[in-house]
Amino acid sequence: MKIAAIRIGKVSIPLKKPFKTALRQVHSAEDIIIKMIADTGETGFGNAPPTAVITGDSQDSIIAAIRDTIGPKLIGMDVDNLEGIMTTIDAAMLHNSSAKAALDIAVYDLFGKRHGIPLYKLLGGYRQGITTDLTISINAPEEMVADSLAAVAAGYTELKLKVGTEAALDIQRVQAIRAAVGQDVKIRLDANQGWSPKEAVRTIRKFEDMGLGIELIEQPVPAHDFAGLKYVTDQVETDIMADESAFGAYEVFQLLAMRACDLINIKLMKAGGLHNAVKIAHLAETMGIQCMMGCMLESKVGITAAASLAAGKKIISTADLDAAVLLAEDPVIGGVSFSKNQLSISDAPGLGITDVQGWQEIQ
Ligand SMILES: C[C@H](N)C(=O)N[C@H](CCC(=O)O)C(=O)O
Ligand SMILES: [Mg+2]
Repeated sequence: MKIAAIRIGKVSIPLKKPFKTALRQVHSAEDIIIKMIADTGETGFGNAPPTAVITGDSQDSIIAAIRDTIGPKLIGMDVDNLEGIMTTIDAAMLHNSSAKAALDIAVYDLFGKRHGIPLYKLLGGYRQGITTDLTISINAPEEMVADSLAAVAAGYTELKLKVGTEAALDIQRVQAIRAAVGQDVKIRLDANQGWSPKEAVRTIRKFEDMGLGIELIEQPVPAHDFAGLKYVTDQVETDIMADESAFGAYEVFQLLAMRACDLINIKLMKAGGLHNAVKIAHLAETMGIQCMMGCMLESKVGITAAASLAAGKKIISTADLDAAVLLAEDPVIGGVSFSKNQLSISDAPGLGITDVQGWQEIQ
């Protein structure tokens, strides 16, 4: 099976409510979807959401990287030569991790289809069901309380609260939500780089003193500040997770060597796809560091690929794979299915995706 063509398109999907973090606010999910066509007529699906504030990748840069630079190098390559394809993708250009992820996911999808094997089995086959948290956007405390109560009523047992705009208000937010949802709901926080290292230590110690029962805190400080992240990790009891700092395998290697964090958030769009995300999982496993499988605001194409990896690897013990349920519509036919906070992966070959509706092709 050889790669014959790569078609690029986009989908724009409205959100149920605006998605707000310390880094950005958006009203819709914009996703670049590729269809990788094999000479057998089979299609592999991949995606790349433009999350410029985190990955540096815009819609235009993703399209140009796939269409003009990386994609042409893959035409004619044999899908069975996974290693050759992955090294070609990596060597084609620096950075552009989202474009690389889209191509990598589509190649894995084709590989799974060619061999009649679902991706989660190809990637380790450890489990078939995953529990995801639900993300609560950063808003006034009362609105976050209402959103958290609605999430719990809908069956979510793990909430990921966005914080990081103003430490004093963050304390009010978390205190109000803990009081409202009770002690049985897991609460994790994501500051999306919003605090300075000292502000983070002061704030997290307050959470601890108040007995708010925070499971973990994601990316308290700016992504580049590895020393600041280590300072926070060393100064508090609560587990600290690297997200934006843990970009690719090399950055994760550095963080682990420094012992700068307790946990790693793996995202396909940071790692550049499954091939490199597997390396991150193995690095973390070697150092005894548990991982979360995370996502950007993206369609179910990427969520299915990420869920397949999370299902494959024992070391990926938590999941923040809620993007597809934050969308008002699901244009993806097939792939992972959701029931409350449970994701189930099908035994269909590859991603198990057969089409993406509303896909507008880009010439
Ligand atoms: C959607 C997911 N739950 C999430 O919160 N991801 C963010 C970044 C996503 C974005 O801004 O599109 C994160 O973990 O930082
Ligand atoms: Mg995060």
